[in-house]
Amino acid sequence: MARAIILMADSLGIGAAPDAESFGDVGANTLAHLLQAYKQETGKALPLPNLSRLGLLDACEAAGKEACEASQRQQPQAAWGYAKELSSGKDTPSGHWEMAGVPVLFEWGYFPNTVPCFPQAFVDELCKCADIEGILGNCYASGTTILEQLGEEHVKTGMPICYTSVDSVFQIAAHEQSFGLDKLYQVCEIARALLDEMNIGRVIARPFIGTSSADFIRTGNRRDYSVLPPAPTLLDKLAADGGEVISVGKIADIYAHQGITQKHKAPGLMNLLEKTSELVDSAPDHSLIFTNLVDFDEKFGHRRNAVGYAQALAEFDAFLPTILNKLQEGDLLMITADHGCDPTAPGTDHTREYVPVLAYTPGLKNAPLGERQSFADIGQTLAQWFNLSALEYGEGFKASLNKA
Ligand SMILES: O=P(O)(O)O[C@H]1O[C@H](CO)[C@@H](O)[C@H]1O
Ligand SMILES: [Mn+2]
Ligand SMILES: [Mn+2]
Repeated sequence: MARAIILMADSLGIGAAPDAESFGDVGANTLAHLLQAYKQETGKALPLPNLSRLGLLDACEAAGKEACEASQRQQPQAAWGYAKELSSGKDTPSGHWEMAGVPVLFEWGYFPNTVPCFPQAFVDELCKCADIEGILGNCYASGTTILEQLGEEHVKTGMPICYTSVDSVFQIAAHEQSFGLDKLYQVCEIARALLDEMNIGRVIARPFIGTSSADFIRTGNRRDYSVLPPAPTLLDKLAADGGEVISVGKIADIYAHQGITQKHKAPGLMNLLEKTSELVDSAPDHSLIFTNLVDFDEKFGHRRNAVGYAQALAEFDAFLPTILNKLQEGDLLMITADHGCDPTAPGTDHTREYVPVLAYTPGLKNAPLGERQSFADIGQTLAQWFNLSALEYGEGFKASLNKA
């Protein structure tokens, strides 16, 4: 019996990567800084008994060289380490694909940080094909700020709000009722096809509801349109080997639906965790349950809400025993992240950081994994766990998972 569960804590970086300077991210440390902010705001240390037992705090202190103060801290009883990223970007697909053995070694297409930022010929073609009169935005923006600024004009004119960031993304925000969700998805599909030649990693639908700029709010109907990973990933290999690859949350979208055999969506952190836990009950032998916990990134990291991030992390921690107590011989739980998004850093973008590599199988004792040279070590270890042929990238650490 071999099963694995990946809990991908989206944006939970644990210290500036060696190449952080070239990303403008010197000193970034998502986890250490949210712990500090929480302590400062509440006067108390954040309780993280379960994540500390899985080695998260030790990994962060080793990677980020900053003390991590949390209450109810435990000694690690798991394999724990930290990994740097080989991929050229600090975006979500790069992090996810690399972890599955396919680092992004080419440069994505990016839009210039100018106003307007999108090429006029592309905008003209998009408007013609999608039958819209024009677009609003056409700039770098935070997705919530731009709703406050342009949401009402969008509802009045019917022109979608298009914006980007330092990531290779083309994001389209539109009102679910006045513009219509189906129409938004259609416009995204048209944009996706037009942006392939510019090598833009993702088009993202950002539907929202509400009556005025005072109460516009994004809904859970976000959809990501990714380009295909450049090579088969661990997911493709496991699916081809007859395994079950179970996507929870936006995993399927991030891998462009490649190598996925089951898809489950659920709104919000706790529902995603509940769904994951349910699947642990029913997933057969030779299956991977892969869950993306997007709230950390979308609701707290990009919003620069350090205390909210900390509270969500404590909720995650408190839920973990529900999953841990179900694990049986042959089950491997991994916790990691795809990039950082330090809520105390300037701007609203991701930060280039080490990510945690935590692994637990019943009976495992303290097993330090040290610094890993690529996120692909995770995929390689899973390839070993599932007895698949080796991936092209990554150094597996299955040997460290033997019970001490
Ligand atoms: O500000 P919002 O719309 O959340 O956008 C963020 O979400 C995108 C995808 O993760 C990032 O590139 C960043 O721009
Ligand atoms: Mn991400
Ligand atoms: Mn993000």
